[in-house]
Amino acid sequence: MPSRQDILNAKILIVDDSPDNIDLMEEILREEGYACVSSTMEPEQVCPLHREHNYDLILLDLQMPGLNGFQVMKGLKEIEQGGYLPVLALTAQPSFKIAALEAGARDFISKPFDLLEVHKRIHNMLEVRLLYKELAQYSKAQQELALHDALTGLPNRRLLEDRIETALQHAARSHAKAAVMYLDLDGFKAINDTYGHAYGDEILKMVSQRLLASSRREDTVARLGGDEFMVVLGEVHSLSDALGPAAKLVEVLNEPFFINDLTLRLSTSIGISLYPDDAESVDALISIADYALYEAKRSGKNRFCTTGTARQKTTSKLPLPSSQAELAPHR
Ligand SMILES: Nc1nc2c(ncn2[C@@H]2O[C@H](COP(=O)(O)OP(=O)(O)OP(=O)(O)O)[C@@H](O)[C@H]2O)c(=O)[nH]1
Repeated sequence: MPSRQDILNAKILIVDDSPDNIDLMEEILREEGYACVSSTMEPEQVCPLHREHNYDLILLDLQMPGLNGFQVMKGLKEIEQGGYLPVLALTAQPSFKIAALEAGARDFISKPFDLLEVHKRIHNMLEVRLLYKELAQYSKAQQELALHDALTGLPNRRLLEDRIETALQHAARSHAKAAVMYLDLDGFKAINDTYGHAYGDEILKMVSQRLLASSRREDTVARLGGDEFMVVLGEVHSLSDALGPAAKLVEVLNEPFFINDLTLRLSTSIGISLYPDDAESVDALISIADYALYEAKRSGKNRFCTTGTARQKTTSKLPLPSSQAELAPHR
C-alpha cells in the first residue's frame, strides 16, 4: 500500500488553458504538501510530456482551444496501452462528466472547485495509481524470476527454448543457420564434494560470467540446470562458424578459477547441433546437441563434438552423406 509520503511525492501534471485555473490548482496542491507538480497550457504537449515523465496523475481540463481533453485522452491511451490512464478530468459542464469517464478518465472534478472534494479525489486516485504501479512492477519481477535461473541470473530452459525458436525464425528468414551448443562441465561433482556446495555455486556463477564475456551480445547463454549450460549462436553461415566459438569456450573454461585462496580447475565438454542441417525444431536440435555432448564426454572430455551421426541415430534411418557420417571430436 503506498504511504502518505509516496502519494505526496507522486508526479502530477495540470493541463488547463487558463493561467488562473493553473495557479489555483497549483496552490491547492502545494498547500496540501504535493511536491512534484508541474503544468502546461498546451494540450498538444501532454502526450510528449507523459512519455518523458510518466505522470501518476494528469489533471486535465476538457474544454481547451485546439486539442480538447477528449482528444488528449485518446493520445494518452496509446501510451498507456493496457495500463491505467491516470487522468482526472476537470470540467464545468455537468454533461461532460459521463463522457469523460467513458473516454477513459478515472474520475472527474467539477469546476468551480470544492476544496474538500478536490483533495479526496486526488488522494484516492493517486492511491490506486501507485498501487497499480506496484502491482505491475511485482508482476514483471515475477515474470523475470520465472524465466531466469536464480543462481546465475541467466535465462532458464523456458526462456532458452523461446530464444532458440526466435533464432531459428531469423535464420530461416535470412537463409542463414543457427548453432546450438550444449555444455556440461567436467569433474564438477568433485569440486562440490571436495570444497563444498558454496564453492560449486561460486564456480557456476564464474562460468556464467565467462560464457557471457566470450559470447556476442546477440547470442543466448542459458543455464539448463546443474552444471549444464547452453549457448545459441544466431546467423552462422556454416558449421565452421560455430567451431571457433566452441573452441574459445573450451579454452576459457580451462582457465583457473580463483576463489578465496584456492585455485580450482575444471574443463567442459560441448555438443553442437546446426539448424537447419541437423534438425529444424528446437527439441530436436537440443537432443542432437545432447547426443554430440555425450560423444564429447565419451571420447575424453575437455573438447567439443559436432553432430554427424547423431542426426542419423536420433531422427532417421537414412544413411548420411559420407562427409557427415562420423561424429567429429575436437580439442
Ligand atoms: N554447487 C552446486 N552444485 C550443483 C547444482 N546443481 C547441481 N549440482 C551438482 O552438480 C553435479 C553435476 O553432476 P555431474 O555432471 O554428473 O558431475 P561431473 O563431475 O561434472 O560429471 P562429468 O560431467 O561426467 O564430468 C552434481 O553433483 C549435482 O549435485 C547447484 O546449483 N550448485
